[in-house]
Formats: sequence, structure tokens, C-alpha cells
Amino acid sequence: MINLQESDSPLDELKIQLPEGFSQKAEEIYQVVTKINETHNLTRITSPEDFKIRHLIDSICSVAYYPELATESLKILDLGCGGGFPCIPLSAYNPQLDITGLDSEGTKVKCVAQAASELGLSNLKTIHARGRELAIKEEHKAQYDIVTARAVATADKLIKECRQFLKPKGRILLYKTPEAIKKEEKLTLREAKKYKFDIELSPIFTLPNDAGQRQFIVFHSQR
Ligand SMILES: C[S@@+](CC[C@H](N)C(=O)[O-])C[C@H]1O[C@@H](n2cnc3c(N)ncnc32)[C@H](O)[C@@H]1O
Repeated sequence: MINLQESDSPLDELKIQLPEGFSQKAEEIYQVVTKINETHNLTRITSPEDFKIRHLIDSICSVAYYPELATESLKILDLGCGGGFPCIPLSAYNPQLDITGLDSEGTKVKCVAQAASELGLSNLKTIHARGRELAIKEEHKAQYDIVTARAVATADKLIKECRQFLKPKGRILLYKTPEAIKKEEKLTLREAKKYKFDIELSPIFTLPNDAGQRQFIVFHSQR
């Protein structure tokens, strides 16, 4: 049992409310993903407590800083979704979100599609492709309100790869550590300026159980 609750740190500190039924859904996500993981090697994080903190809580903390993720019908592309993070928890958190999980590894995409089907997440679909290949296809160009990416690539590379997916005034929301943001700062500033993005940084927050610090960096398209 993972027993996800609002009193969990940092959900409590960030005042993240869990929608009705989400704790039960979180348990189902844990059961379904770890079952698929037994045959497909999606994640090394499998203990209930680690899964809760490093996958579930980490995925939904974005809601604290971008509350529209909890309430609006946004079209989101999760680039490099891997085993389904953050796209699976986010699609369960707000059924109004229309999320596409994208990954260049076909097996991972199939596993996320299977998990979405078993979990009844009809608002989550998947595509097997590289970001830069999909971004030039007419049906995906300028179609998304937000592109998310967690643990995929440096911010400068992701700006280049994600920018064509965005609708006017769209955003790229990256799940990062403060250390990575600092390390990537110079190239990030250069690419953000080149492609006309304003940068927003969230406050730094800490995950329990030595899971480390996190920070979001958001690129707002000026166009
Ligand atoms: C370290 S995993 C992270 C997966 C997931 N976002 C998470 O946080 O658990 C990085 C994933 O990004 C995918 N990936 C890397 N570059 C990509 C690209 N250009 N287009 C699509 N997927 C990509 C990889 O195949 C891999 O599954």
C-alpha cells in the first residue's frame, strides 16, 4: 500500500489538495505500473514509499505552482515520458487534461498505453517518436498549451526540441533539480533569448527520504 495523503510532505507544505478518489487511484497506478514493470523494466523505483515520493508526489507537485493544471482543459505533451511520469499521475489528477505521452522507445510507449487502458485514463494517449520528428508534422505543430519533460535532456536542447509544439503563448514546463538548472544556466539563457521565451523559476522544494531538491523551470513563449 502506498497510502498517499494530503498530509504527506511536500503535498502538505505546498498545500496541494488531492481530488476525491485520487488516493485510491494512486494505489492503482502503483499496482499497475509495478506489475508491467516486472516484465518490461520501466523503473528501478518499486518500493511503495519510494514510488509514492519519487514518481507520484514528484509528478503532481507542478500543480502547486501552476494550479491551472488542476482545473483547466489543457492540451499537454509529455516529452520523454518513459514509464509514464509525469503523464500518468497528471492525467489521473485532472481528467480534463488531454495528455499525450511521447517517447522514442516503443516498448515504453506501449507500456504507458497499457497502463492508461488498465487505469481507465481515457485522457492519456501515447505516441512513439522522437520529439524533433513529431514537431515538424502538421498535426502536432502549434497544438499544445504545455510541453512537460522530466529527466529527459538539458533545458537548451528541450527548448529547441519542444518549441514548435507550442500554441501561441504556450509553455515548456521542465521538472529539474536546482543544481541542474544552475549548471545549464548559460546555454539555457542563450536558447531562451534566441527563440523568444521568458523564463520563470519556481521556489525550490524538498522531497522526503533523501529524494533531494526539486525546482521547475518554465519557458513562456513570447509569440
Ligand atoms: C530518464 S528517462 C525519464 C522518463 C520519465 N520522464 C521519468 O521521469 O520517469 C528519459 C526518457 O526520455 C526519452 N527520450 C529522450 N530523448 C527523447 C526525444 N528526443 N524524444 C522522445 N523521447 C526521448 C527516453 O527514451 C527515455 O524514455
